[in-house]
Amino acid sequence: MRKQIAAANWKMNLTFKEGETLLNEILSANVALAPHQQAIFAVPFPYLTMVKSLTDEEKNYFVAAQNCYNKASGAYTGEVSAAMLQSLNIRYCVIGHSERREYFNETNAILAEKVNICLANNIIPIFCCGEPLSVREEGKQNDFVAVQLKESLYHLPAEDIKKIIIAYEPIWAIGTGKTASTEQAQEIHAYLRSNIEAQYDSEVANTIPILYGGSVKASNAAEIFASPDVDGGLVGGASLKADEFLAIIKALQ
Ligand SMILES: O=C(CO)COP(=O)(O)O
Repeated sequence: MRKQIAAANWKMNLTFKEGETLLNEILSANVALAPHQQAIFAVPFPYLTMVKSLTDEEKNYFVAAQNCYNKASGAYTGEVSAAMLQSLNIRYCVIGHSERREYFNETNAILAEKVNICLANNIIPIFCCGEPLSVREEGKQNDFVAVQLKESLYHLPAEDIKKIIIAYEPIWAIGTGKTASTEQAQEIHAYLRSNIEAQYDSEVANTIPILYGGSVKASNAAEIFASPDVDGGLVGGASLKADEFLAIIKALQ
C-alpha cells in the first residue's frame, strides 16, 4: 500500500516558542496513524532538534528540513548541508519548493544535485514540482512538470527514485486560497504517475507518493485526498493552526 502523508510546511513562520506550542497542541491530540500513514513537519532549521525530540517516529510522526545546500561541505557561509541534517537524524527534506525556485534561483539542475546529496545522506527528498498560472492557462502544465521530473529526478536508478516523495504544487494555488479542483489534481497526479511509469515501470510509479499542495485546508482535505492518485498533502498556511492541521491529518485515507 502506498504511503499517505500529511506534511506541514511552516515556511518562515512562527517563533521557537510558537512552534513548540503548536506542535505540542497537535501531538497531544494523539491522532493514531495507520502503518501506511505519516505526518511530517517541515520546519525552519533552528527548530529541527526541538521538533525531532517531540515527534515519535514509531507513531509515524516525523520532522523534515525545508531545504539543504547542493554541496557537501566547505566555505558556504550560511548554508546547511545534507550531512548536517543526517547528523541530527533528520529523515526528510523538502527540495525545490516553488518559493526556492523563484526567490533563490534554484534550477532543475541544482535541484538534481540536492536530490543526489540528500539520498547520499539517507535523507528522503520531498521533491516539489508545479506550474505557474501562465503555463496552466496555456494548458501546458503536463509538459512543464514532465521537464521538472526529467531534469531533476530521471537520472536516478529505480531503487533511488522509489525512495522519493513528490509534491505537486501548482504555483497559482499556493497561498492564494485557490485550490486545484479535485479533477485537476487527480488528472495531473495521474499524468505524473504515467510519466514515471514510462521512464521506469509501473512498480516504481505505484510506489512513489504524490502529495498535492496549494491551499489545502481542513474543509477540502478529505475531498482532495480521496482521489486515487493523490496520496496526501503538503500544507502551508493551514499547517500553522492546530485544529486545521489535525483535521488534515485525520483526512488521510
Ligand atoms: O506551498 C505550500 C506548501 O508547501 C502550500 O501553501 P498553502 O497551503 O499556504 O497554499
